[in-house]
Amino acid sequence: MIRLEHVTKKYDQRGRPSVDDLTLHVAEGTTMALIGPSGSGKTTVLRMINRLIEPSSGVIIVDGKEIANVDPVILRRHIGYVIQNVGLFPHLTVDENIAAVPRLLGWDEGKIRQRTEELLHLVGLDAAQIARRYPKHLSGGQRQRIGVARALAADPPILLMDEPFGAIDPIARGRIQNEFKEILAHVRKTVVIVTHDIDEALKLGDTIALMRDGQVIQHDTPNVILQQPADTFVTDFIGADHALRRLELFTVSEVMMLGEIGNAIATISRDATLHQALSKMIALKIDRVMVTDASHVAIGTITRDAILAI
Ligand SMILES: Nc1ncnc2c1ncn2[C@@H]1O[C@H](COP(=O)(O)OP(=O)(O)OP(=O)(O)O)[C@@H](O)[C@H]1O
Repeated sequence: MIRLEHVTKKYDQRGRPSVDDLTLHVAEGTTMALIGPSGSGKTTVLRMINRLIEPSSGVIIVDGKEIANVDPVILRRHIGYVIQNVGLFPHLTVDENIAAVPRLLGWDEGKIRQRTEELLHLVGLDAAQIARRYPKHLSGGQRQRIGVARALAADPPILLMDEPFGAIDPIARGRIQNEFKEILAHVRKTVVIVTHDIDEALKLGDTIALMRDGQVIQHDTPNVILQQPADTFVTDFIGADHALRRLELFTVSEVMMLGEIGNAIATISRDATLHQALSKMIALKIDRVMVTDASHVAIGTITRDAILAI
């Protein structure tokens, strides 16, 4: 759990605060995406949580403890940190990079080796192929995965990520976002992820906090942000197609009528999004499709009206 209470950060005593009386709560085991224009204070918020930056005033509580009273080195051992371009140690191999924090913590070598292999597998890399390479011999996407593996190495309860996938090309980024979501489903962490990308925020965030001028304008679930944007700033930020984006948050199985197998002329998987279902209906000029399960067996129907009613 992370809680900020009336936190202000002024880099310059005479200037405007970069973070302005901010109160924010990230519930245990959830992911909050922090999004907003350049200079709105996102990175400052993130770095105050692991004490790379000290607030000018206010209180930050991590796992029930006020962090001003926790030794920063001890605090950071409980907080994984992933940044853009990763910051891997160039003179260490992949496995040595991942092992850095466990070694600091005095783990024995057998346990470290086992953990390194497990993490490489978790982030979708082949240990036999990659463990002994140096960072400069990896692709950008591979480096980013190693960055995530390294942050998870000592199993910290909290993960802070500053535009972790920003430097990766859009196709690889989509894939790595999906994989990261999958990883989070297995390892329960409290995560704050800073991003410029609304699609990334919608995909990864259990909640999204939109920042402007050092303040949070709205902090809600993706569904509420898309359905009830707090003001025109939020509306502009989420884009004109926000009604359609909302349909990406739900799957067919959540809206379909189970057991009702009519004579629809097309089928769709129950795991497809409502956006995909509606696209199919529009393309085929029909108002219902048959829903199938993983074995392609028809299990029900979904109608255009049910989608539009959501
Ligand atoms: N070390 C510093 N000294 C002085 N001002 C700073 C410092 N770091 C950040 N700022 C200022 O604080 C404000 C917020 O910066 P911050 O990096 O937190 O924003 P951001 O939302 O993360 O931006 P971006 O999306 O561009 O990374 C900006 O006006 C920035 O110029």
